[in-house]
Amino acid sequence: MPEAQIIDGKAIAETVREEITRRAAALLETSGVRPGLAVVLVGEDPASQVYVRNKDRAAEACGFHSLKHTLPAETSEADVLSLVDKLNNDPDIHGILVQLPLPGHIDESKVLRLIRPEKDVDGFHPVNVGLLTAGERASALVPCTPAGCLVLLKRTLGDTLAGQNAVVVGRSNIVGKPMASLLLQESCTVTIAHSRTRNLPDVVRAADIVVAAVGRPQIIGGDWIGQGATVIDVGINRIPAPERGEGKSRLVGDVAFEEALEHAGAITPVPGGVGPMTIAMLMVNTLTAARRLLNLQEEDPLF
Ligand SMILES: Nc1nc2c(c(=O)[nH]1)N[C@@H](CN(C=O)c1ccc(C(=O)N[C@@H](CCC(=O)O)C(=O)O)cc1)CN2
Repeated sequence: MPEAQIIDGKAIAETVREEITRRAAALLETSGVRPGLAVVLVGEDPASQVYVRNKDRAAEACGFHSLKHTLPAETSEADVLSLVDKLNNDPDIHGILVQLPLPGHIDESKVLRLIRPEKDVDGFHPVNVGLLTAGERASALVPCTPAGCLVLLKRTLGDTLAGQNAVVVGRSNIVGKPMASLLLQESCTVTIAHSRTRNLPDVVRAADIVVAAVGRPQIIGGDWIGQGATVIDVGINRIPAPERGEGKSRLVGDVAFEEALEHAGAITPVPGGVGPMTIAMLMVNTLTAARRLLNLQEEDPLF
């Protein structure tokens, strides 16, 4: 049996960032405006620190104006809200992102709801969630991870996904639900499966497209994957790797990758699959937000 194609998320993300760099340069040339992105990090979570640093670097590499606010873990909710309010009113900032998770004493939903929907480059504000759910993707800002998964699917399967049987495993607001909305708008037949789904392996086995977004290491067995299915693994889980030395760890997805290679037609690796696309799509959203705030015409969508 031939092994699955490995979908190179890193390479595809690079092509997206290159296109955004070109478009940002053209915007600067014609209107004198640099897209501005502000990223807010509260606390010292090491993984979040890496993601925020990478977002800041990607924004600079695209030629954006990039602002990073790093606040101590004990910052009050009122101070975070006041910073968001300031960024909402800053004309040089077109995109605002508050890195999640926030420390426990801060009400995440209160912070996300304060971000102006037009600057909500994470797509988490109820206005953007509503537009996407209502099928008005073209006017929304779409959450970066599901948008990145859709780009990976289209680059692998072609632009038409209509009629494909898609199973999204996971029902989070950040990935599972918006992913299902996007696939539905592509005229896929969509099932959202989760921990309470009966006969989960059989449900997954029936899918042409599997999006795994559970957040549990290798929970989806390789033999759950139907022959020739396309698998997009959103999970990024750190597990102990004693074979690499004492105290060492490694990243794995939600899918048992090695076993799945024997069944899938194509599959994303972890790392190097969906993760880099999340950051590339943040650049797409920031440029889109800037153009809309400047009342400029929409460009060709990248997905
Ligand atoms: N405000 C937000 N918070 C969080 C989001 C988000 O989209 N918006 N998503 C995740 C974390 N995340 C971005 O913030 C993210 C996670 C992983 C990667 C990535 O490139 N991963 C690499 C591996 C990196 C490593 O070695 O640890 C990969 O998969 O190749 C990018 C972004 C939660 N919070």
